[in-house]
Amino acid sequence: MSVSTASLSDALDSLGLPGSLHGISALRPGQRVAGPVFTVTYEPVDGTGGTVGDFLDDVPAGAVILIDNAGRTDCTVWGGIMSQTARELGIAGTVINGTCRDVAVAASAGYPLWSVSKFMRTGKDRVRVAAVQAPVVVDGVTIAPGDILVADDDGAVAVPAARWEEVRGIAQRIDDVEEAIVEAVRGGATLAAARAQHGYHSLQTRKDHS
Ligand SMILES: O=C([O-])CC(=O)C(=O)O
Ligand SMILES: [Mg+2]
Repeated sequence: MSVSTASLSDALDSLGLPGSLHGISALRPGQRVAGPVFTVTYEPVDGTGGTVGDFLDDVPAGAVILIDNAGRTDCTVWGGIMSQTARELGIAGTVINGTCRDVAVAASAGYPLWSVSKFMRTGKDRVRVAAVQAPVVVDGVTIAPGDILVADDDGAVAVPAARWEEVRGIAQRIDDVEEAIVEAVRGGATLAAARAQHGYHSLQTRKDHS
C-alpha cells in the first residue's frame, strides 16, 4: 500500500471519482498511514455533558480513525492522552475534520495525525460523539466505514473499499510513469520530451481504463 496520495488522487481523477479531502493537512512531515477507516461523527453540545474520545477503546488495531467535527476549529476532538492510547492499541493514525491539541505529545509518541488545524481549547463540554462507524461526508466526499484512507505529507485521500485494488493499481502505474519521466530527464531528455513520451499531461485525465 505504498502508493502516494498524489498518485491516488490522480487515479481517482482518471476514474471520475471523488476522494481527496481538501482542508486537512499533515501535522508534521514524514507521516504515512493506509488502512480501513473507523469513522466518528461529533456534534455540538450546549454546556455540560459533552466529551471527547469516548469511542477509542472500540477501535481495532490497524484502523485509521476519521473524525468528522464538521471542520470546526474552535475546540478539540483529539489530544495527547488519546494519541498515546491509540499508539498503545496499535491504531494506525487519525485524520480529523476539525482540530486537535497536545501535538507535541503525539510527535514524541510517534503517533500520526492529520487535521484542519491545531488549537488548545478542549471539546469537553462543547462536543460529543454522535455516531461511530456511520458514513461521514468530508469536503463533499462520502466515506463509509471500511473504506481505505491513505494519508501522507500531501494530505488524506479516501478510496471506496470496493474500488481500492483498481485505484491502487492505477496509482501504482502513475507512480511508475512519473519515475520513468525523471529517469529520462536524468538520461539527457528534455522535460518536454520526457513528458510527451510518457503521456504525463493526461495521466489524471478522465478515461475508460478497461
Ligand atoms: O480535551 C481533549 O482534546 C483531549 C485531551 O486533551 C487528551 O486526550 O489529552
Ligand atoms: Mg490533553
